[in-house]
Amino acid sequence: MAKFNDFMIERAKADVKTIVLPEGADPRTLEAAEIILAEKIADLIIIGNEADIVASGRNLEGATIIDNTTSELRAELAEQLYEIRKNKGMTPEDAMALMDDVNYFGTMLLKTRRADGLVSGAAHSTADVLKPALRIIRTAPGTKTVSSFFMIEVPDCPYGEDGLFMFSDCGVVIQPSAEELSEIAIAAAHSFEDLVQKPARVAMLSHSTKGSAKDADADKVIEATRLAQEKAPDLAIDGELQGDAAIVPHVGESKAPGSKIAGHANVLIFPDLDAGNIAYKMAQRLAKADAFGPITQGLAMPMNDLSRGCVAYDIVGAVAITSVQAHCAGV
Ligand SMILES: CC(C)(COP(=O)(O)OP(=O)(O)OC[C@H]1O[C@@H](n2cnc3c(N)ncnc32)[C@H](O)[C@@H]1OP(=O)(O)O)[C@@H](O)C(=O)NCCC(=O)NCCS
Ligand SMILES: CC(=O)OP(=O)(O)O
Repeated sequence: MAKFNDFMIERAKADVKTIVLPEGADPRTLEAAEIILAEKIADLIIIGNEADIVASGRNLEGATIIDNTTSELRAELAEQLYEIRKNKGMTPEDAMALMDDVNYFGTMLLKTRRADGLVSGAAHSTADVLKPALRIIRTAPGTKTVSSFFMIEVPDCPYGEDGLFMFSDCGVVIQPSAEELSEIAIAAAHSFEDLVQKPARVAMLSHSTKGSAKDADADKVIEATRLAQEKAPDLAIDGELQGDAAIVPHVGESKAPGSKIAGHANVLIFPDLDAGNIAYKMAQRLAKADAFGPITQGLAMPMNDLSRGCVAYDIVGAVAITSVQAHCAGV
């Protein structure tokens, strides 16, 4: 298979979507935008001060640049934001003030269908990006829990899908219940199959393999596995498995004999956000893996975060994935 990012770019180009980049003030965003436009990966709406963006020297021909502080859309978007959030106590003045926030302004462009997806977070925290997403875009029909994943591509690695893994949740749900963990596992399996177009093999990770440890944390993963298998019997999900038992064939055979997933997992579900976030950063920094994300799953429209440690290449990847998510969701 082509490198994951190349595959996403190829798929994004086949159905070009319009993506909002709220961080026009961030040099990595503009570097990525130049590549995205040159390679025709997506049409872009970049939010920021036009003079500053032009002064960056980047060739952004074809992009729509909107300054949220002066845009004629402010009143209309603020009015619609007020309508969406008034039952939560938002006033018209609050809504207008939020138009100064590039993430709220960008989210309203998405909500009003001026774009198909949004990528932000190079210069904002996850909460700054996800709060407008959760408050305005809301969950997809039938979804209770919004969560996230990283696509992790480890060089020279025989495990997973030829070195490609999905890690979930690394970005949103801090301490999931067993019920939430089962939803994260099912959502991740569907996300993997949508993006990678190969069957997902999902491991519910723990410090225990098939009863080797007995404590409440292991019990949570055992219960989450049971719930996920019950809710989605068509998916290949097993647990609880330690990291080595999940991905290394001979360790899987020895620790979890008979499991079809042990030793062969390509989707790794972490028991909580500490585990998921730390694991992805270690894979990225120590194993020199490419790490694209955090990509959200469960929102009604694709709106994705970045790590503040990202480089332009990561933003290009996130935009391509966002476009493919929009394509898969029929946005
Ligand atoms: C994502 C996060 C910011 C949401 O925070 P929050 O305080 O629950 O946000 P809000 O209260 O503004 O939530 C907005 C709405 O979304 C809902 N919501 C919150 N999290 C949700 C989730 N995971 N799935 C579905 N809905 C969710 C809330 O119930 C609320 O609903 P309402 O508007 O009907 O009242 C928070 O969970 C968080 O900080 N997560 C960790 C982020 C992080 O630091 N990650 C590490 C780096 S990637
Ligand atoms: C995903 C993530 O950890 O984001 P950040 O590095 O910005 O906190």
